[in-house]
Amino acid sequence: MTEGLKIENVYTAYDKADVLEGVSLAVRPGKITCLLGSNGVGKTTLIRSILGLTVPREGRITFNGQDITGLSTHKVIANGISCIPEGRKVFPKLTVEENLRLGAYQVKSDAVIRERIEEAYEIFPRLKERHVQLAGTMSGGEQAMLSIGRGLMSSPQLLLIDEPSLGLSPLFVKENFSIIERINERGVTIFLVEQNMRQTLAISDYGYVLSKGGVVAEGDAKALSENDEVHQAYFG
Ligand SMILES: Nc1ncnc2c1ncn2[C@@H]1O[C@H](COP(=O)(O)OP(=O)(O)OP(=O)(O)O)[C@@H](O)[C@H]1O
Repeated sequence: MTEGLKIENVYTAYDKADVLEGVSLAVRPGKITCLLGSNGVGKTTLIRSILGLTVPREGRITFNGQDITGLSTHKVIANGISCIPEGRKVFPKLTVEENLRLGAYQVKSDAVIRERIEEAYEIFPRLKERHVQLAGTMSGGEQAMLSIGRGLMSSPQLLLIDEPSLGLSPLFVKENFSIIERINERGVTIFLVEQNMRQTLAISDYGYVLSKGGVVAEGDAKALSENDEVHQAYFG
């Protein structure tokens, strides 16, 4: 199978120490795939490797059959991959709409940008209500919505989402996860990186567990969520 995202035996290091030590996994088109792991095991490093921000020293990353290992970030994005970074990271001094526009920086046509802004407003009516507000003055939950909206502005096939539950109240986590499901239902493939095992598996199709640089367990989300051994060993 060449469709979707494939990570094959990836080693990524900062300075000399390997953080990822031979990671392999697959993100199937149209599905929600999650990567679970506790603090510091290398989840963000894998996202950085996919985006070409930290180039793997060994291994291969392909997207729809094309080798994207080490491509520059803007080329990875031009291939249909987008990312919602950890901590949401909106531009606080820009308005909601200006933040959204930045997500479409590779799109030349203003009509297309307008259309995508309207789509984002359809998913997040709250952003429409607040389109002229400075992003930095919005609540954490609203900034999370904006960050997802901005990630959709490039009309990605595959959305990488780094710890969307981090620092959000349980209510917003629930809302955020149901938004992720809705985005997936609109045809966007999702790769969700999280520490929150139960809630993440509840919306995922397939999951991987990362520990100390390597994948230590994988399976259908339902089977993984019922696997007490995995839960105890890596999240207990
Ligand atoms: N830019 C960097 N330079 C050097 N070391 C880094 C860098 N980024 C991360 N690391 C180290 O790599 C290891 C893995 O970090 P990473 O952020 O990938 O983990 P994570 O699983 O995403 O953790 P968290 O849940 O805390 O975000 C950590 O030991 C971290 O200190």
